[in-house]
Amino acid sequence: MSLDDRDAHDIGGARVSAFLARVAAEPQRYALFFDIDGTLIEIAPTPDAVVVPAALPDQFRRLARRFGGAVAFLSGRTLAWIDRRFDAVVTAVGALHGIERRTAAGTIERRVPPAGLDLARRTIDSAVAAWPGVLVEDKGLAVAVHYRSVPERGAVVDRLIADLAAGSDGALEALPGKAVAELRTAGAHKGTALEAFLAERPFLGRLPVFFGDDVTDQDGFAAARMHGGVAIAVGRSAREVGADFALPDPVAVRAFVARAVAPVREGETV
Ligand SMILES: O=P(O)(O)OC[C@H]1O[C@H](O[C@H]2O[C@H](CO)[C@@H](O)[C@H](O)[C@H]2O)[C@H](O)[C@@H](O)[C@@H]1O
Ligand SMILES: [Mg+2]
Repeated sequence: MSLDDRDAHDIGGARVSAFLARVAAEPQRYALFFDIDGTLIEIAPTPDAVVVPAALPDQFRRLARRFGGAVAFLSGRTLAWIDRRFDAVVTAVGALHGIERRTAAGTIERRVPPAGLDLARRTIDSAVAAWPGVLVEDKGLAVAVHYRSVPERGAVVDRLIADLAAGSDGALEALPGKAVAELRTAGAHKGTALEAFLAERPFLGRLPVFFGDDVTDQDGFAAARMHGGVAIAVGRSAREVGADFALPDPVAVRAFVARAVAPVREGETV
């Protein structure tokens, strides 16, 4: 696809529909990458309150089979959480924003937790004890501090996480997301995970298409585009996050998934 074919301002318009119809019709040509929260499933008040629609795991099982295994999740969630909620139907997963990765062959790669992570975790716990409504999600190699129910705490949470990252000699990184600030082991992101998949079968030689909703997906968008692929923003303008196209919401992404598991006839749109 040339840049001229892209319309960075077109949310859910004819061009993205035509492009997705092409993707669905050519499963041997494309590799599909999906963010989870805000992309495949709707944002909920707390991390555990999300609903994975009952049909989705089976659709992903069929999608992965139809695309020859070249389907991956790229998420901030842990591998264990993703397997639990999606019945482990997708083998290729870049979890924790890329610092935990399971290849399509099933090999798991994880960064070593830096020495300072435990102390940072304790600092977070004692600070948050004084901030009712702020929620700590401990993910092992990363700690997410959520302030969705107390947005007025956002600035202090962001500052705490930024300070801990700044004092870690590069071992830890701050990653702001949707009503959350994460402190995570440095060394990888969604872009490096996407590239690692593209260097391996069955992703090798395919054009990547990455669906994501957040600024934390921008590294993945950039990597997909650098490899001749396409980035699709969900629920925000494509221009805002460096994507090519935009879809309005997870419903539209799930509609693509449902359609892509069934062959698309020529001239149809998704
Ligand atoms: O990369 P993703 O798959 O999009 O995961 C990003 C983070 O998603 C979760 O937090 C977000 O979703 C929650 C549930 O809807 C919401 O309550 C929270 O405000 C959002 O930030 C998850 O809890 C994090 O661990 C992920 O990193
Ligand atoms: Mg997301």
